[in-house]
Amino acid sequence: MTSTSVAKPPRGTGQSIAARVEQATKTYGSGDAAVVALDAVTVDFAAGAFTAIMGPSGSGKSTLLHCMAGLDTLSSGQAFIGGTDIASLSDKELTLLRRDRLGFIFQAFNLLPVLTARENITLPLDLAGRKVDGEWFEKVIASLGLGERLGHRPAQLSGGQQQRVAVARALATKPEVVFGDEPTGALDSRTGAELLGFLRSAVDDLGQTVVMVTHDPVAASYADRVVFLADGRVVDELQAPTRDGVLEMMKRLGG
Ligand SMILES: Nc1ncnc2c1ncn2[C@@H]1O[C@H](COP(=O)(O)OP(=O)(O)OP(=O)(O)O)[C@@H](O)[C@H]1O
Repeated sequence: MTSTSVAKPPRGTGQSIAARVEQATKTYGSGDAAVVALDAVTVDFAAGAFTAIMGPSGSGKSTLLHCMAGLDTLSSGQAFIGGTDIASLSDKELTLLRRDRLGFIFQAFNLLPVLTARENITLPLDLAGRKVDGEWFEKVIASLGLGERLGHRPAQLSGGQQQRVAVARALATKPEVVFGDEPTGALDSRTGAELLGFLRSAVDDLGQTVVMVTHDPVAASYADRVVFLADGRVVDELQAPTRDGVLEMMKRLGG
């Protein structure tokens, strides 16, 4: 075998696959009213990388995320988390997969008002009857700058701090994949930038895997890779995206 010199691969290449869909199709409704939200999509998401999913409104971004995260089911095709085909799981197993192996950050943070920040963060572990990994917890808290706030309830925290608690909760179980659906959608630009910085350092410093749907080219530029959808298909992708590169692509796609 001869060795050839190759350019340094982009982050995530050559690493294991954290999530993957194969020929994923999702149809809503039937007959004349049927909408094909995903049309035979095959795409994978590398472990230890930050990937953004973009595309015009209605292109299937949320559907892809939800089907991959076991929050919705495909009409045909397969969705894998690591080596697990999620269609092979019972409802109970799917609930456990979501709780134990995935993290979620959505627009609404869904913190429980009666619990302190610390209790909100460890809730997924407590529900699973799992011990908190002290070292990991400290790392997450330190990287999010939440040390001083752990005893506060959500109402005693600013919007940005609540968002950070939601990120810490998503990371608490050291999930295989953190899924975000427009996680910065409800934030002002400074708080949004902060959140994206935290997701970036969750990948760089903590080795986490993030897959995020966003409309925002600036948000996408924090990712290692952007996957573009249009009409339920993957139509392009960018490695090491810049805001301008993403804008250019969005223009071409009519989004
Ligand atoms: N529950 C549903 N019932 C019927 N049609 C749906 C449903 N959810 C989504 N759709 C349709 O599927 C298509 C893809 O929707 P999806 O929400 O995945 O797009 P999106 O790219 O996330 O859009 P946006 O950027 O506007 O959030 C759209 O045409 C949408 O109207």
